[in-house]
Amino acid sequence: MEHPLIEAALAARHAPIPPTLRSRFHAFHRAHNLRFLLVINLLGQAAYFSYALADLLAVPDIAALSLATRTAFLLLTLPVVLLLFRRARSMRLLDMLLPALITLAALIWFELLTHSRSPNVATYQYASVIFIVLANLGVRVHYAPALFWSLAISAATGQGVVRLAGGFNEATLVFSLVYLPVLFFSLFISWTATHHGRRSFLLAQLDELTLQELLHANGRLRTLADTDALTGLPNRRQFDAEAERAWYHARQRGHSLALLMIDIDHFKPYNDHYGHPAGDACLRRVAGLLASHMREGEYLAGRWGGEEFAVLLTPAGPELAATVAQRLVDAVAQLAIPHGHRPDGSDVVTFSIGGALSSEPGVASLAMLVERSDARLYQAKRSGRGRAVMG
Ligand SMILES: Nc1nc2c(ncn2[C@@H]2O[C@H](COP(=O)(O)OP(=O)(O)OP(=O)(O)O)[C@@H](O)[C@H]2O)c(=O)[nH]1
Repeated sequence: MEHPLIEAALAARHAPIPPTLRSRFHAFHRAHNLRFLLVINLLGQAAYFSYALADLLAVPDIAALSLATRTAFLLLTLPVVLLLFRRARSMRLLDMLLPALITLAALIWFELLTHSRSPNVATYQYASVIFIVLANLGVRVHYAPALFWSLAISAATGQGVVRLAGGFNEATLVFSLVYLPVLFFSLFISWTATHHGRRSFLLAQLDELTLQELLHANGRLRTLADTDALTGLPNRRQFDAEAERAWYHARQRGHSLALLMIDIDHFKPYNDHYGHPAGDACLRRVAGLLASHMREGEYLAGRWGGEEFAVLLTPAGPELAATVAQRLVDAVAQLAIPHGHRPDGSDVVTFSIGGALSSEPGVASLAMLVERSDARLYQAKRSGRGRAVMG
């Protein structure tokens, strides 16, 4: 659902952030830009303070006043900056902190210059273009407030220049011709940065969604690959993998596991008389019965193939294996699925079980455990069906 929304935003010229993604957008920028904003604020503070030295050389008559003013500015605003970066949640506020402080700094600096009688003032005032550049360099999140503060800085600069020039004259015109390209250049920088910020957020969201979809599809594929479509039980592939794992753990921990091979009795005549769909339904009921007797992490039932199932019990000794096997044999009979075409006189579906334990002598591998269980299943069939033979 978010996919088309994000793609549409990316295709739009200004890459607008959809309202539903705004809080995520701010969290994203907090994660990516908070440090940058803090550093550029501190650099701005350091630069503003260090210009006391330039004042000393260019406008020495107000050097002491400049140093005192800049020190006061630093002492008053630096704690506020640090506090806001520690406490404030709003990225809009932190994004605009530097431009706002620069507006104040510009007002103060021009006020200082008006107190100087130095002949350098006329040229030195050009250094004020640093204000508009620095203010826009730091913007990362919102362009509209950046534009607002740029106009505020330009107004502070403009009134200062006009005051120093004693009104609108050639000097102010020359300053404007120098200042305006710098202003447009600076606005272009902040526009590009905020646009890039929105695009990188939207692209990151798209990547995240695509990854989620892939993981989901992967999960579904794995489930499909591991599950028997008819019964919903783990299929042979999955059961084999689980059995391998259980065998390995049993060996490592020194405990025994049991394997029960289960085969529905006289299923061919059932299929022949009731039809294949009824045979499928019967397989599903038997599978459901097995699943209902399993215990998470201890017993695992799987479809071995055809009308054969397998159950793994881990850990399991001979008593537990025999008890579970008998319980299953009784339970399937109690389901009382009619089977009126058995050649042996019984009239419900039953199954036979052959079981073996990994701790039995001569069982040195999983394949041997399967072989032994299979042999006992054959015995169960030969000795009358509907029973469990456990050795
Ligand atoms: N409906 C259905 N039948 C299946 C499926 N898989 C295997 N079968 C049937 O299961 C029957 C297995 O029959 P046999 O192996 O001859 O054995 P049986 O009749 O069960 O006899 P015993 O095992 O000796 O008791 C065959 O008729 C298969 O077609 C399945 O997925 N659906």
